[in-house]
Amino acid sequence: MSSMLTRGMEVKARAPGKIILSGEHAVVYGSAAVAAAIDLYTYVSLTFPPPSQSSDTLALQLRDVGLEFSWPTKRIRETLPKTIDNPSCSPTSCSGETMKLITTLVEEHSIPESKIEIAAGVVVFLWLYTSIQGDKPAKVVVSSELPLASGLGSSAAYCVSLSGALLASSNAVNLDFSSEDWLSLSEKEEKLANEWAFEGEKIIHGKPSGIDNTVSTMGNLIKLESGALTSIKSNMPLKMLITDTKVSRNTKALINSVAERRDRHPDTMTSVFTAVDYISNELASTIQLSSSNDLAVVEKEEKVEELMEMNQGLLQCMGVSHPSIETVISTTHKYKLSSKLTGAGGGGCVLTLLPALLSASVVDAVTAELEQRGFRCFHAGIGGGGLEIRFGGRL
Ligand SMILES: Nc1ncnc2c1ncn2[C@@H]1O[C@H](COP(=O)(O)OP(=O)(O)O)[C@@H](O)[C@H]1O
Ligand SMILES: C[C@@](O)(CCOP(=O)(O)O)CC(=O)O
Ligand SMILES: [Mg+2]
Repeated sequence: MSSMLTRGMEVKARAPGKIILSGEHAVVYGSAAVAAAIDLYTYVSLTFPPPSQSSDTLALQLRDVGLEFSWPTKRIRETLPKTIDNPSCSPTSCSGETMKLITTLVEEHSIPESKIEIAAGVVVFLWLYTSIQGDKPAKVVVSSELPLASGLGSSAAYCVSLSGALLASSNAVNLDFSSEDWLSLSEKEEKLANEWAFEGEKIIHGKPSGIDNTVSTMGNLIKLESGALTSIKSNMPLKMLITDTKVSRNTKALINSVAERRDRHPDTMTSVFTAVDYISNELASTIQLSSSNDLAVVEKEEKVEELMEMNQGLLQCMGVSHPSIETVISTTHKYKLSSKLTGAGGGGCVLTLLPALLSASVVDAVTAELEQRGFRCFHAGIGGGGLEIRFGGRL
């Protein structure tokens, strides 16, 4: 394997979004949650200028929101001398003091009020970039197939793909630069990218559980409980209809609202989180492929449906449902289908299990009714790959 990335060569990273089948919010307090990667990705392209092009800027283009940023490397050096003097591949948390300094760099650009939540993503970029690459001039372009701020883990896919591209262009990752395929990282390299991404998620979410960045890095189907990870092998079809209510929400605000409710009712909320823990564990063992799990697919689906409904009831109890989510649930219920919110709730996306034997005409009818109500429905492949890297041609 070659070990030097040539200047002017493009490094691409892609990381998937996710659905949470059970356990969102409760997982922040140590309950189990089950999540799967979906085949919708965020892409990051990173290029260091070739020696023939003298450049002294770090440029970031966020295509999904139509925003571009650039900073003279001199400005970065004078603002963040401590960070850029010690670029390192070992994950560290952004201190309050550094966060303030980075915020001054972000505030040098005007972000329209309607897109102000993107500022957290720009802070993440500057933190990850300067920590791993120092003040090298470069151009970074981000684009995503995921709806942003909708519960499908766009923040994690953003943090994971950025970490992946930054590490792949450092000495921390050993990949074959001459290959034109999408390449997976070793277990150790994945762990490093996941840990950096978690530091990014902390900036966006405040108090993330780590499930989103972990499933985005590793792909497949996982259970996370008190930080402990179990990989789930399933042979169930697990087809989901994803309905985007198009009601935008902010994960950090929803995590804070659950924390406040927990402060007001500590014992009651602890019981709710414990109930979610049982639901996630039961769901994990229902879908898990094992010799002791010999239920027919139809029986497994009925169990999953009931567990999804119970989880939704408890999410409502945590205060993170929304009238738009309730409308999707009652609409799908008319077709005898079970649904639950996915991600932080408060709007965003809803999952509806589509049993293997469900006729296409029912899927078409429920989709048409949801879309007629103004929602957007789509399907996504579940349980696919995680973070991958690809090297592009020279400029
Ligand atoms: N493709 C992207 N471009 C820019 N910022 C992004 C992108 N994807 C995610 N983000 C950042 O993540 C935030 C959304 O995260 P969050 O509220 O956790 O929603 P979710 O993770 O469910 O999509 C955005 O406001 C932005 O700061
Ligand atoms: C609410 C939570 O469980 C999931 C948040 O997912 P999303 O950002 O809404 O896609 C938070 C977390 O686990 O970190
Ligand atoms: Mg998020």
